[in-house]
Amino acid sequence: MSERIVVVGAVLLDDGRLLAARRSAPVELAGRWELPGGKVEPGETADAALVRELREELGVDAEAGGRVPGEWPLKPPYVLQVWTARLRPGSAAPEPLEDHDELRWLGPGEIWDVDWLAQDVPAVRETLAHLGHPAARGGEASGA
Ligand SMILES: Nc1nc2c([nH]c(=O)n2[C@H]2C[C@H](O)[C@@H](COP(=O)(O)OP(=O)(O)OP(=O)(O)O)O2)c(=O)[nH]1
Repeated sequence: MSERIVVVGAVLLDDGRLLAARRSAPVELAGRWELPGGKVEPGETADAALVRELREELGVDAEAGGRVPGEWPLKPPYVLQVWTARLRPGSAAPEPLEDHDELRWLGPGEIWDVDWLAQDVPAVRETLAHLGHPAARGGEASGA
């Protein structure tokens, strides 16, 4: 039996724009875009991990919304789960403090403009479809 480690990714939406973060490390992932988040630690709940990671990585005061149904396999033993999140009133604006070197709020027509990590393409597409977001269609053929 192999252990599973959950990575939580946050869907932070602001007026229809999705926050994407460009990884700065490790070298094999640097330059690729992801949902901000990280690994759930032993004994930690997924929503608490999400809030902690967003504070550490982006310097924001966020709260978890709900988990998006589904799970996307990453390199074993990791699996990606996605949660909606929102900034609490008075939160600082997100900044790339740790693990990232750039952030972008992607409008509906821009979601597929960035080079997402491979597993994030289905995760983002299915998440946006679940949320009824206008950019849900796309991500397969890309480039268009
Ligand atoms: N955070 C995040 N990680 C992702 C996504 N997609 C994806 O393949 N990954 C991978 C990248 C990493 O190998 C792993 C998560 O590691 P991490 O470095 O973000 O987690 P962490 O902050 O807890 O890391 P650590 O330095 O404390 O070990 O999952 C995604 O959308 N968000």
